[in-house]
Amino acid sequence: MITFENATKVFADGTTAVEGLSLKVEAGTLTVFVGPSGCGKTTSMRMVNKMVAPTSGRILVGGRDIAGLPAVPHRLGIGYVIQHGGLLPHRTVLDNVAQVLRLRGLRKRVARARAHEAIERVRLRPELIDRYPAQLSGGQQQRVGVARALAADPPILLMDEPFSAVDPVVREELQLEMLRIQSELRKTIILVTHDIDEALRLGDRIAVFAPGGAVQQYADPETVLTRPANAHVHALVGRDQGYRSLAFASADAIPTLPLGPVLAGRIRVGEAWELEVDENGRASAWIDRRGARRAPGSQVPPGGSLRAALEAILTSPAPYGIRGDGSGRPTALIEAADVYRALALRNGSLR
Ligand SMILES: Nc1ncnc2c1ncn2[C@@H]1O[C@H](COP(=O)(O)OP(=O)(O)OP(=O)(O)O)[C@@H](O)[C@H]1O
Repeated sequence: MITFENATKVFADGTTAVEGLSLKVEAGTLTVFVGPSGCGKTTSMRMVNKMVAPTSGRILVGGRDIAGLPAVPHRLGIGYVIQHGGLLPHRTVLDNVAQVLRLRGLRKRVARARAHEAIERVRLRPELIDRYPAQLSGGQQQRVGVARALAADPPILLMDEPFSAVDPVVREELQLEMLRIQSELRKTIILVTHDIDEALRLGDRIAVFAPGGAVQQYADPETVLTRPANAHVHALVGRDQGYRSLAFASADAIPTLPLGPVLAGRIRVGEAWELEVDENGRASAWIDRRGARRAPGSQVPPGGSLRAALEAILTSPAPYGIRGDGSGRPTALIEAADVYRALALRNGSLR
């Protein structure tokens, strides 16, 4: 657990970057610091690995005040990911990841073996390990940055705008990857972003910062979204609030048309459509009555939200959305009309 106790940082030039920060990040959870530029998110995060010392107040890690701990060994238990990955340009991917292990005194061969495992964990293509950072895409560099932070298996991870240098599609991919990794590893994570959607998607809890470095609200995403503490938080989440809140409404009440056992081939759906399933049981295309193949759209995972259901309908070329098993295999279909009915019921416009 990481605890901030009334932590304040005033820089030498008189700038108050952080003002009276008090919050707890429970072990195994992901807390997002979100807010506009310059409101003290990074400074707050850097207090945890002693890159910044608080002017007053305390930071405790696992119940111990870190003020008295030597910085270098303290940092060994903390992974750090920054924008663009922060990779060493003259080292290969493998050596970048192995480097943190070498610093811990592991022999070269052992460090490289462990680095391989970390690279696998972030699903970076193995053929990329001998490349240099400049030969990777932004998204790939970020994956290497995450692999490097995870390589030594530290209990704590600090992530400063880790996904902001990549385009929105890659960004969402990396966010989902992060959720998967976190569900396996259960690290204690602080992630800094200015993107409220990223905060809502990734955070177990969200701390909303305002200029001047004071936290306005610290709560779970649904509370921040549906009960913003004040005008500042409201301004941050206000836009598209109704749509965003659908992420917290269940899609379970939407009637489904079960598909039964799905084998490779085509499944006829209604008069006009066929769903094509590949040899791995995954939906590969919708085929219309003229035989044109179209991308199948997103799927509603088990336990998925009303927002996932709406997205499945909006991205589908057919008037059906696909419920999946979480790995791309369709299990049932939902109809657009039923999704719209569920939305209307939620909005209270149908009784
Ligand atoms: N070393 C420093 N000396 C003086 N002022 C600083 C220093 N580092 C940061 N600041 C100031 O402290 C304030 C908070 O900065 P910080 O980087 O923590 O904000 P942030 O919310 O992370 O913003 P961004 O998203 O732009 O990184 C800003 O006004 C910044 O200019």
